[in-house]
Amino acid sequence: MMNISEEPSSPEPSPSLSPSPSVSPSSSPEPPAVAVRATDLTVVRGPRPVLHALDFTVPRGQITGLLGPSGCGKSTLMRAIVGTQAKVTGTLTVLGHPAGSAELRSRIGYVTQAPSVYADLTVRQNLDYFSAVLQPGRAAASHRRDDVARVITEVDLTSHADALAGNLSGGQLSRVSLAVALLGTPELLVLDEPTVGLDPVLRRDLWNLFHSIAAERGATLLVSSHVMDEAERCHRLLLMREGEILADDSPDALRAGTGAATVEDAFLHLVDQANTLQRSPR
Ligand SMILES: Nc1ncnc2c1ncn2[C@@H]1O[C@H](COP(=O)(O)OP(=O)(O)OP(=O)(O)O)[C@@H](O)[C@H]1O
Repeated sequence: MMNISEEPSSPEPSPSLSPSPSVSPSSSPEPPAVAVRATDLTVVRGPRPVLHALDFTVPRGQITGLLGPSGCGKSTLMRAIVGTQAKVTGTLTVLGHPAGSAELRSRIGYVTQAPSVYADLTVRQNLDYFSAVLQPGRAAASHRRDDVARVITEVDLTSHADALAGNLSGGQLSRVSLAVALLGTPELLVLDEPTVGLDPVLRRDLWNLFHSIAAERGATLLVSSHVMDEAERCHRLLLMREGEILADDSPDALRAGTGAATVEDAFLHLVDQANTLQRSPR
């Protein structure tokens, strides 16, 4: 099982954790500096394509922000990367394997937008449960105990470890979901809007945690947000709009390239540019 903090089941065809037959395997070995590579990545949801022939890479060991307005396709892209999205075509390589491969399950941590932990279990009981699913068997018991203690410390929930999840605040619950995703020390963390609804202090604390996870263990983080000020906290950005990638660059390069003072202004500049191109006769 992937370290997955999953939302309730979607009305779409049930997602498969095995490689989608329509996603071509990568033809050449992936350089170690690349965590995710997409070529001509297209996803159809319902009756229409929602991601349109995307080409991009996500570098290893860094925080890449996936930013764009509501409905532009951020969650869909993340679902494709973790292997839970149906109707994916093109090439999508994750940590050197086709997205959805069995080898990737223990190497990816995923937190969905509507994370679910069991409200009637304590923080530690939730983590014990998910840890037992990931690493079953008596032989792994002491490893599981250490792993659970480690993630509780990492997300700074030691003082709430024995509190019922149902009695926690929104920010504390987000951190429990993150702790689930951190079990087993995954190399790639895919976090879908992890800071939504949190106050500025909690948002800052979570971003500091993301940076320490990337710096201390060299993990790759892909973090979605529609709050543009969070873009400044990322090493790299994928700016999305209507199922397309408008820019794939560092925040500094984006600002410099567009002459904008902020990433938000750079994004608006790129949107205007794309609209003008769309309108101009061929
Ligand atoms: N289950 C579904 N069936 C059909 N279409 C869907 C489904 N879920 C999402 N879509 C469509 O796919 C597109 C991309 O949705 P997605 O959830 O990936 O966007 P998002 O950028 O993550 O949005 P948000 O920031 O609001 O979460 C949207 O146009 C949405 O209407």
